Amino acid sequence: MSERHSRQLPESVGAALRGVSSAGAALWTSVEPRIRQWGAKARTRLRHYLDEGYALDGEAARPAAASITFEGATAIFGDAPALRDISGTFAAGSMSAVVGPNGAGKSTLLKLAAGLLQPRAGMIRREPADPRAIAFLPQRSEIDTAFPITALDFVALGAWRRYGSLATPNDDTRDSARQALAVVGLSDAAMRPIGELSIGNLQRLLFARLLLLDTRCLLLDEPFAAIDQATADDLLAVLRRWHGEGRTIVAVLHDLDQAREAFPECLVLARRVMAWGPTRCVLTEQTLRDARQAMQGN
Ligand SMILES: Nc1ncnc2c1ncn2[C@@H]1O[C@H](COP(=O)(O)OP(=O)(O)OP(=O)(O)O)[C@@H](O)[C@H]1O
Repeated sequence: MSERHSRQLPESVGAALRGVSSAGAALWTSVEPRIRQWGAKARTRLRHYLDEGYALDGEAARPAAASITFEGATAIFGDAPALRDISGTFAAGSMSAVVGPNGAGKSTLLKLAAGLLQPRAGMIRREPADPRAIAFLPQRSEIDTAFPITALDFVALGAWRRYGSLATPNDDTRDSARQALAVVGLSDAAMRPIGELSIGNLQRLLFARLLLLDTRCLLLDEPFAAIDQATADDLLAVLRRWHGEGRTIVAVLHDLDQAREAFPECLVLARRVMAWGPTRCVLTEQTLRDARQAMQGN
């Protein structure tokens, strides 16, 4: 939780409760110290994580960074090509934004990169080839929040590769899941069903699960869509930390200012590559105009 958020949230909740009735005001007086304490605790944990990281399983030696190379990759749904002849590399340790108009093929590209979709033509090379080096965060709309599972178990499931798909998470995994929830400011939601979480908290939860996966490459589909600014700031700080650790980050973004500010590399898509390289060079008005025109021509 960011400093701004933990300051503003109690104030707005307090104002709302005080405005309802004298009972609301009394309720606020009794809970305010705890809410402020939670906010301060979450803020401290996030700061600690951003400064120091935290050890999972005794901080095993880190494997080499991961790269993903597209070589003339094409994706087709039915008869309609979603992506044509994509070539280029997300270099090991790079932090890239993927941008483009609606329907430009951004999610499809991420699924190809993750190996969730096979190209109809061309190929995709992952280095290392081990699929466990890559974590994929889908769009929230693809997550079944009606599934009856607590936030803690949802995060612990992120580590299934370590304990096996047929086993249940052990105490160590659950402890790691608790730490990950604390890092993203969700300790107090651990036992709540995921369907009860707000959009911002659901996104924090997904990041907590990524913390447990602990992979060298993270592919994120619109990680900041429709969440409040404070949550976006916190989660972007976590991404920057991962980048600083040498992990490869690829995120589909709609906020171009955010891409310019925080992502050194950028791929502009319009069912094909319009530009791919340093963000300051490729994310220009001209490229974006070309991308919109290319989509109209499709
Ligand atoms: N499973 C699917 N079946 C059929 N068509 C699909 C499927 N997934 C994507 N498409 C089509 O492929 C094209 C690219 O879709 P994609 O979701 O990759 O674009 P996008 O750039 O991520 O879009 P948005 O910004 O709107 O999320 C679209 O025309 C879409 O309708």
